[in-house]
Amino acid sequence: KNHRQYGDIPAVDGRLPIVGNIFDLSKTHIVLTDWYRKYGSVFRFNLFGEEVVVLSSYESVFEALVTRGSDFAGRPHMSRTDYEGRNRNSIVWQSYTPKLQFLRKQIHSSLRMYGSGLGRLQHRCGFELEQLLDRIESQPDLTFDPWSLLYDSACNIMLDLTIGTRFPYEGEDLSQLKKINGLFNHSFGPGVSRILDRFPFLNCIRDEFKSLKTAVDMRNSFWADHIGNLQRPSTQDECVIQSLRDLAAKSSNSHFDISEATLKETFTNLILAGTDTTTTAITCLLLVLLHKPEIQDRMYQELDHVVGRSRAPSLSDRSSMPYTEACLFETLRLISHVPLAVPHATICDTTVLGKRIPKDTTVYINLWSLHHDPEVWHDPWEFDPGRFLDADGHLLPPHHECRRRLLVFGAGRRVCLGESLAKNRLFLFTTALLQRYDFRPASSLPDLDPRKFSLGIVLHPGHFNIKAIKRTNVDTTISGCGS
Ligand code: HEM
Repeated sequence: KNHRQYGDIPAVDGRLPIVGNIFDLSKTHIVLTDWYRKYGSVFRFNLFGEEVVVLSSYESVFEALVTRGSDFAGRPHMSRTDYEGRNRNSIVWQSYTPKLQFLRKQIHSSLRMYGSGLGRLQHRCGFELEQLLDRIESQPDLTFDPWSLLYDSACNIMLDLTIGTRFPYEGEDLSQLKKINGLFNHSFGPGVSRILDRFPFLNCIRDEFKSLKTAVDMRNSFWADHIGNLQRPSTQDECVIQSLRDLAAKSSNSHFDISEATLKETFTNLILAGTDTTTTAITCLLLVLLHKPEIQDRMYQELDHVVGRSRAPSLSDRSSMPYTEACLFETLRLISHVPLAVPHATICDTTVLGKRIPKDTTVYINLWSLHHDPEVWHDPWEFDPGRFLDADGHLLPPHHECRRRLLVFGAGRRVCLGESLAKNRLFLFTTALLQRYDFRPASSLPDLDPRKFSLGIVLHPGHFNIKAIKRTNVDTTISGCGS
């Protein structure tokens, strides 16, 4: 049957009954990239009896996500996302339904990452960065685990945007959210946990399912304790959950069924997708700077020249700081820390590069192979911001081949909802930290090679400690950024 339906698409050899192709699922992105070299840009493998199609070249990914956008905009059916109706309520796991399109549009407009909304973001980041810098000052010997501190700051910004509140660093609330994040990441990576979707009867013995259940229970308690009845005064800035509540109350929207479960799932998606990804990207940039102090020096030079020491960096500096922007792009390319995006599914019979793909097929978008293809990226495992700069040191324009091929946020109908937010926050956090500190390793460092990072939904380099040394002559009255 598979051969009849998928006959156009090369199949990976060596499949066994029931389990399909056996490989190291904790390295799915690396194995799929090896297969790309052998089987080409569109191939299929069998995972516990299900045919999964993998798209690995820019041409195939662009055609699927952009040219045939809606055909590939679904999400596969997974028993893990059925749990507690998440597939009907979540942004990330819902298929391409009218409700999903409505939610995406509303969230996009509440986040307001344009015009005056950017001023609002800058103000929020400014406040949180002031707190972060104070917190760094209070660490013994200015030594700290960057991921952990950055996580709290990035999470507070997401909480503010989503529910209009933040939590103190000292309390239990932020560590609760960190735990929930870890549990979801463990249960939703593209690796071994996929077995649960095919063989749900294993749920009672697999610890990934236990993690999922605990994560959902903890999230529900967190919601009940902090958010369920949270009422915001109308004078404060708009936040996503409140504006969805307002829309849900309108009878014209009743058919979208924006229930409490939808609000809970939306909250979870935004907090988790919006915190871990950004925190890990900044942590990895710091890791780059520790491994390559010469890059840190060049970033200082640009920062000192454009911003100086007497005012905080602001979003309007972005266009005058091409080297910093190039370093951010290059970090995102090198680490490609959402290596297989989120699994897509076809919502109708369709084709890619002339090969037929039936409706309801799970499709993996291999962003990892896209960003490390040696034919496109010379020396792909080297950190080289120069890839994104022209001979005069200007940032390459967005339509340049290199920029177009950088798809770390995906593309098309399911493109990341936080792309603009993430890029702005990366800039503000990085420049605020570098304006104040010189960073040195304070423990043995993880390898900079992202092939050694561990895979969940997001790749992680592993924890390390960093020592911040105050840059001389920095005016210590500078607060946060742009506030
Ligand atoms: C460096 C930071 C980030 C990276 C690399 C990243 C990357 C991605 C990728 C690759 C996807 C999957 C796209 C696909 O399915 O094809 C995604 C989806 C998503 N991201 Fe991000 N993301 C980042 C930050 C954020 C932030 C700050 C938010 C907060 C608003 C966010 C919210 C989401 C949501 C809600 C989705 C699901 C969209 C959907 O299914 O329709 N992300 N992201």
